Amino acid sequence: MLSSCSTLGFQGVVNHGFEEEVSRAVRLLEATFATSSKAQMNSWRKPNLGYGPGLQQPKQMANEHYTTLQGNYNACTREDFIFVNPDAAVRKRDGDPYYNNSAAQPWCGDVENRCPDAATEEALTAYYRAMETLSQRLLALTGEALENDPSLLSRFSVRHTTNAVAGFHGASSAAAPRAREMVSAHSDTGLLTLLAYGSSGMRGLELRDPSGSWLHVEDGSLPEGALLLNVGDMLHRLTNGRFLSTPHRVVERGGDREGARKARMALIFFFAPAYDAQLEPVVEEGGEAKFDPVVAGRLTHNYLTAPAEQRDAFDEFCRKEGLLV
Ligand SMILES: O=C(O)CCC(=O)C(=O)O
Ligand SMILES: [Fe+2]
Repeated sequence: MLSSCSTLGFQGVVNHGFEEEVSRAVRLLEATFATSSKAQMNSWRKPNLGYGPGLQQPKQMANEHYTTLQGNYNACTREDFIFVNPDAAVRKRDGDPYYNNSAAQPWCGDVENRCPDAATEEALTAYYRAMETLSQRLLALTGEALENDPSLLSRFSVRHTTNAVAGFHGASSAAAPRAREMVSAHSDTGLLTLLAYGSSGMRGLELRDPSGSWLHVEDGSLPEGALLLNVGDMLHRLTNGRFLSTPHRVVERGGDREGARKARMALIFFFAPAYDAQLEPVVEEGGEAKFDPVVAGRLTHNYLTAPAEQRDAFDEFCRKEGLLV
């Protein structure tokens, strides 16, 4: 883990024990995208305000130039289905102040999941819990790798604000004449990201290695059932730059021989801490901090795409609480 996260920032996760939960969620979502009308998809859509942009239509991202450490998402031509922590809605209804804080709109404004049917909701809940457990284990491994202390980073999984996103690029019968960017170069904003792919695999994903060249990921790069892990900006900061938050993008490089492009789906777990968690780098012995402390919420997708008044309210909350921004 130490070597792959500090040289490329991407690695496969094999034998994680959640193969069933992952493949069930992937199969159901892939079928949903393939068989549902746009009107149906929109009925399960989360509003633009609240939990992320929801189903993105081409050009919808035009005003969303939001920056990550390594790029931005100014192009993202996929449809998304977003699923949030199933506990959040329950806790919010029960009056938990963390979820009812008016400064927490970008994360907790809309925490009710909307699913196509009960089977999908059940599968996504199982998938979410599985990835939550796996992320916590990976965080413990990171603590062990850094300071021989599995609990070093465990506080960052408390009341986390993880979005699980199914990103779907529809099939096309026309051959793409030249390379077409489907998700522009960016790094992920959270701690770590776990990706599972649908039946078309991970082809199209490209990673920029530290020498600056783009590596094209081919199908078959990972064993059956493996997940792809990539380090996000927050873990990059927390490890004082030791773990790399590597720029990556999705590019279509022409269809197959007949010119058709198959649909492509990635099911992505963007593991991110509580909005009010303070991130401070763990500095190696004899080293110097390369990053200032910052409140986690400021770096998340939810904050970066929220309306200005919501961002102001959160910044004001941070000032009052003495959180660093
Ligand atoms: O679809 C993929 O392979 C990667 C998508 C991605 O990088 C992202 O959504 O952050
Ligand atoms: Fe990404």
